Amino acid sequence: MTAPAGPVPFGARLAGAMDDHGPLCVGIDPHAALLEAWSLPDDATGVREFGLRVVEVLGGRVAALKPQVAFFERHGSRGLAALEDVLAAARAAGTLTVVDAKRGDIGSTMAGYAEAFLADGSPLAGDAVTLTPYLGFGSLRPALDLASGTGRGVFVLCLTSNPEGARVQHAVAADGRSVAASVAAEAAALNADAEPLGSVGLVVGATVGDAVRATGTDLSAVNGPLLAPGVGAQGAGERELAAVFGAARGQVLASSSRGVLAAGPDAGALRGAAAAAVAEVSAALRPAR
Ligand SMILES: O=c1ccn([C@@H]2O[C@H](COP(=O)(O)O)[C@@H](O)[C@H]2O)c(=O)[nH]1
Repeated sequence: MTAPAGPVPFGARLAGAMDDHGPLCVGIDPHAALLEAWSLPDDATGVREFGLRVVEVLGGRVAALKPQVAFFERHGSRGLAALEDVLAAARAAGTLTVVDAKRGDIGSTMAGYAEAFLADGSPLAGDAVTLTPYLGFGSLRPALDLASGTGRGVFVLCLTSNPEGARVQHAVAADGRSVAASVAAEAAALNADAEPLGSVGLVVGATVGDAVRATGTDLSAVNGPLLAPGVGAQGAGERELAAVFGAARGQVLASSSRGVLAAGPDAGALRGAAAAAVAEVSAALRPAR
């Protein structure tokens, strides 16, 4: 008798979603200014309505949605309840979610974060979560294990889109490797035999210019998805994506939040902005995987 098949891994599900919809993730970032522009109150009811509208308009049309936890957390327990509703709506729409929580802690506490964002049945679980490796990549083990067991994924910060990140991420350790290159090598080892794409992804900003080469970071070897924020409001576009990712461009899931959300609340305009962003990032990224 053959063993029952486990869950379909996140990497495979994401590869399918990018094939179907293009390599774009739209961020759900209910900034106070966007809430005002959408005529919504800056409270938990406002962020809930904002998130649900984005899911209603873009669900089933883009590869993934990425709620930014900070904008829900700032409204306390009601804000987190709003995030739960947004995640449930995306799940019902069949659209993958990346919960942008950027968690990282000592292993025993990391197990708690893993349960919150990656366990079956947790109301805050998405299909993947963003993690920070600066307490040591090994401290992420509880999240890596739970993600693997539940068919979910992680995106580990590698080269972030903000200029301040370089001071830490470009630093060279005693083994002669940059911090970013070490993080990428750890992800590559975990994704080694995955087909078509592993489930341990990295965050590499589309704004990082020459940093991939300068830090000796081998993105092509990662064999996992590369979440690329910085498209749109932070200034990156087609040219920057092609330049930053080169031969690894087929693994990239470009991410834009304000660049798309600013077109709302009109559903047609929001849909149009997302379609334009998909066209732009596809031109830069789709040639090969
Ligand atoms: O390096 C990083 C990691 C994460 N982010 C997040 O992405 C969005 C970007 O929003 P835009 O409005 O498209 O600028 C936001 O949630 C950040 O926390 C990032 O920008 N850079």
